Amino acid sequence: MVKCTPKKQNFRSFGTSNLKGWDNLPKVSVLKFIWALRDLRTAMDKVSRFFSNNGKPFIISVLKEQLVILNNPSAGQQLLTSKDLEHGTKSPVFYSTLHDMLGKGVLTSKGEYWQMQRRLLSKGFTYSALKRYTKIYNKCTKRLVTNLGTLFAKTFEYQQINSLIHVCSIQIITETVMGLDTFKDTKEAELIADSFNSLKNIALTRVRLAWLLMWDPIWKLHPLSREHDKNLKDVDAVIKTLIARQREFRDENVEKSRKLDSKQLDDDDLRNEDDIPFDNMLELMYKSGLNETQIMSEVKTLIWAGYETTSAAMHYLLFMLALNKNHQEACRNEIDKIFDEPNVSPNGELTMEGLSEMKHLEHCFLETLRMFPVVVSLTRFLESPLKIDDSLTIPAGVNALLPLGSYHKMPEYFPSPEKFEPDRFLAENSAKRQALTFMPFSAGPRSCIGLKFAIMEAKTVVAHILREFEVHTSDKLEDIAIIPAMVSCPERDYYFYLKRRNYHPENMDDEISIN
Ligand code: HEM
Repeated sequence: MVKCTPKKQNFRSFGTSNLKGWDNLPKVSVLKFIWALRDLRTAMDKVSRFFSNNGKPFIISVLKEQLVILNNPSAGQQLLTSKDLEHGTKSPVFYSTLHDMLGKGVLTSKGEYWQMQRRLLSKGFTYSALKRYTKIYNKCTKRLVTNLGTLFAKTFEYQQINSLIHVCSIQIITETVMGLDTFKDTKEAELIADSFNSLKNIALTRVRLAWLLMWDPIWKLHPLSREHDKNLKDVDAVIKTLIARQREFRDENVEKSRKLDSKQLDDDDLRNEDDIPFDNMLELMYKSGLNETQIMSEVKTLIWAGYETTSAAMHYLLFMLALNKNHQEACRNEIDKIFDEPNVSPNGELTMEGLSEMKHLEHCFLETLRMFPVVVSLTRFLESPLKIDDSLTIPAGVNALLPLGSYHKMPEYFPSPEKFEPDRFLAENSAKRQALTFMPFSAGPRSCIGLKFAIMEAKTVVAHILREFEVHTSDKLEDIAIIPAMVSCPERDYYFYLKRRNYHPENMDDEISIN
């Protein structure tokens, strides 16, 4: 586990007299955590309870590494909103797997290189870009709805539908990022979906068998490691083919391509968002002058960061709506009005305007992310000291962990945190809450670049499902533990029954027994 941590003397540091409070922070044995993590079913709850004390940060020492837990949101806020690039470095210990997988992409890189890539990729997430993606969201979702309809036409039993949601999410991300149309490029699309699915399962096995995660030499000898490499190679091969295709297309359209020196990007470029016309993010990267290695890393990063998180969040959201029928009904009423308005949903296609009217569905989504933050914690490696307040400065050379999931469960910010209460996110209620206590997408300069993308995708998918079906589950919240993997997930997929709407609706509850 201990590797690639640069030497401390390389960092800008204060004299020890300025490291206020640091030496007095409580230290907690790592064994306590290893003990809590031995049963992954209960790990999330135990660790979360421990972190939720909202008190002074504390330190966990893991061999030579020091990990400071910023267990109150104000301390976390100091780190995330810092403009110092040396506070934005992702912790090498915790991100090494991602680094191996994605290379030097916007998620794993640091400093000025990260800043440059981030500015460039932001052009793929502007209002006008997102507006174009809505067509893709609708197209892929309609396919999902057809598949769900086929599945439940054949059975009256509860089914796991997560793999279908997963495929829809992969189709959306591969088409928006690479222009991979799953209708036309079926073979490539299937290869990508299968490879990413296997990578997800392998990652989960590594978390379950913690020793595969902690000791690299053992992992390299394990057969799963070879399977992992093979899947990555498959993904790389498809991306390379698409890059080559993009290059051909570009060569044929030279007059349209205006190469932009990414070093000259400035705020004006960001304001003038249509400066580089593009159909998908791969084309944007090409036109911006990224080389093939950079493109590989960024494409893989966007796909990896974009599909599993959103797919997991949609799975949780459907589950919460199935458990909370009053909110499902409220969302459906809202959605029906929007679908019935041809201006905002011409031909049953949800537009940006339509999606922005879905306030209750958005609040349900945010409340779901509060209860089930798919990214449960973040870590940073401090390359310069971080002042938390007048009584505490954290020295350089230390890893800092922000338990986002624990912030979301603090009753002083979220009363009755175990209850599903979407109205917490009504503007008037959010305004009363301390800033940055809710941050499923992180916050500050390194917050999620795909926040709006994810919200729009989830709303499109869930709105189409609610329009067509009533959603039921046979599972109970307390029966299924959440596994704190890189992207958290239930220990097994939830079971759902999707019933076509208007089919004897008055008898619905008699027909389906809901435990
Ligand atoms: C519900 C869905 C999502 C959640 C909860 C989520 C959450 C997060 C979080 C917590 C981070 C910070 C990670 C860190 O500091 O290590 C992050 C970063 C990132 N996310 Fe997301 N994300 C979601 C969807 C997406 C989507 C759809 C995309 C792209 C299409 C995306 C792309 C990224 C990228 C590129 C970063 C790195 C940003 C940087 O370091 O500058 N995410 N996301």
